Amino acid sequence: QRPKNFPPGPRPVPVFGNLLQLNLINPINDLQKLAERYGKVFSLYIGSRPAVVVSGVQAMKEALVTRSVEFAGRPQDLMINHITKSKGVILANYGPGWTEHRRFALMTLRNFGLGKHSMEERILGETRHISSCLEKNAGKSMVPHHLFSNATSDIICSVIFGSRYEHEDEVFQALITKIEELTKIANGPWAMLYDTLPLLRSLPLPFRKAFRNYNSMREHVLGIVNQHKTTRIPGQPRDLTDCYLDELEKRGESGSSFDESQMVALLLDLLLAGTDTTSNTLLAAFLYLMTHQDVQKGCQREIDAVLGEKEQASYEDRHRMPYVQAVIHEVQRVADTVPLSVFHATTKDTQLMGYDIPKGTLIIPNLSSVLNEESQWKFPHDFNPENFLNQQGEFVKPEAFMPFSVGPRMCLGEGLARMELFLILVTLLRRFQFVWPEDGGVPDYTPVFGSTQTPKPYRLCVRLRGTQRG
Ligand code: HEM
Repeated sequence: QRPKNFPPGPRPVPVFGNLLQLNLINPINDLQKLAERYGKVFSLYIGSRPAVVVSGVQAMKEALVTRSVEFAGRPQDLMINHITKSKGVILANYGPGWTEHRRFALMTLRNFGLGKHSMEERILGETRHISSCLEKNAGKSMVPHHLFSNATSDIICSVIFGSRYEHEDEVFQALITKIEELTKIANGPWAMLYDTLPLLRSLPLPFRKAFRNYNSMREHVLGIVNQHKTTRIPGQPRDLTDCYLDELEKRGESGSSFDESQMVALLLDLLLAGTDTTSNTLLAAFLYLMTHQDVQKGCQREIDAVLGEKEQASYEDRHRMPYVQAVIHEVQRVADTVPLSVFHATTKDTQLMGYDIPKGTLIIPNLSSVLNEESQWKFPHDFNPENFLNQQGEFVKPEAFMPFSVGPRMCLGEGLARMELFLILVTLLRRFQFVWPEDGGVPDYTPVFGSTQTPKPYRLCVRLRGTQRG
């Protein structure tokens, strides 16, 4: 029985709730159909736990913006909370610990953008590595997956740890493998069973590996932190780790939420959240650009005209590139990289679109439904940059563009991600022509579902353009 005035939804069965009625490999279509049947705010049972699914721009804004604080919590009793002890930012519940760490991370990312080793230089430096790898493969086809994930993890590593890692570095590769394994388990059926059937939790089942992996990731990061302690000069931070150590000293025993275990969790959060999201968006970008040559050529015309003889692109150039901006936003819309956001939870008894929702209810923001909402887009089901251009050819951003979510919990890496997407895409499109390989088969745009979606594996064929810059 649903509580009185709780959002409606399909009838659950004992133990599993509504899980058996969803295609768990990719539930997006099922969630869409349920929203058509029960409305933009409906409920589901995940095991015995009620969850409210929010779809469409209107309900999303009411929940995450108008009633921001009431919807800014995170669920606290899922497997992933037990693994991370809800430390750091991503999974921390709404409260002073989350506020302080979010503010610290945002401020530090911003400061590095303005400082001597500015974010732009870091990104352009990393793009040169991608360029030289593509150059070696000019005229051939290649699998681009690791090229982009190595670049985005290097960028975030250089911000948080001060150094990029050689891609062949064994310790670094082991860390990346552990992150990938952990994400797979946390998104998979064992995590679902752990969350649904608490009786199983103490048994030695495969989800134990996720706990072991997290602990060894922690050890690895702790090693880096300890190295920093021996080489740092207080007050002269080289990276986010140094900034945190400065902050720890400054705050002393003042009862703030800053401590070493929070620092390690924050560093892991940034590494986890900052790698696959951006690299999967880049993969989607090249999939669409290779198969829409007119769009690719449109970008190159604008890039060539705006950059002219300039040595390299700068982030400021985006203001003179409305078409490129529209293409990047359209890529983000169709890439739908984080389709169900990160789950939220209500922090107090509240209401949404006239329904009553008790404190502590799991909230699933279906961002995918907003990015594809028929009433919000000129071409909801096509890849078409016109979705972001007005009649004068100026760039416009509809309010339904929310791949980073909205409200107080919205992605804290948005600024970094947007800078990466712009600089990497502009630099590479200036230098290379990307072509769908002859033996590439029929392009398949259906993404592989996950907490972070990715295009199906594909090969990319690259040719040098006339210009040698970038
Ligand atoms: C295209 C790239 C990216 C996309 C699409 C994306 C999307 C998202 C989304 C949808 C959320 C959930 C927001 C919510 O709960 O309402 C999120 C949270 C978060 N993202 Fe990103 N993200 C991207 C890149 C990054 C990068 C580069 C970083 C690292 C600097 C990052 C760090 C975070 C963190 C720390 C959170 C948790 C925020 C909180 O709970 O307060 N993200 N992101």
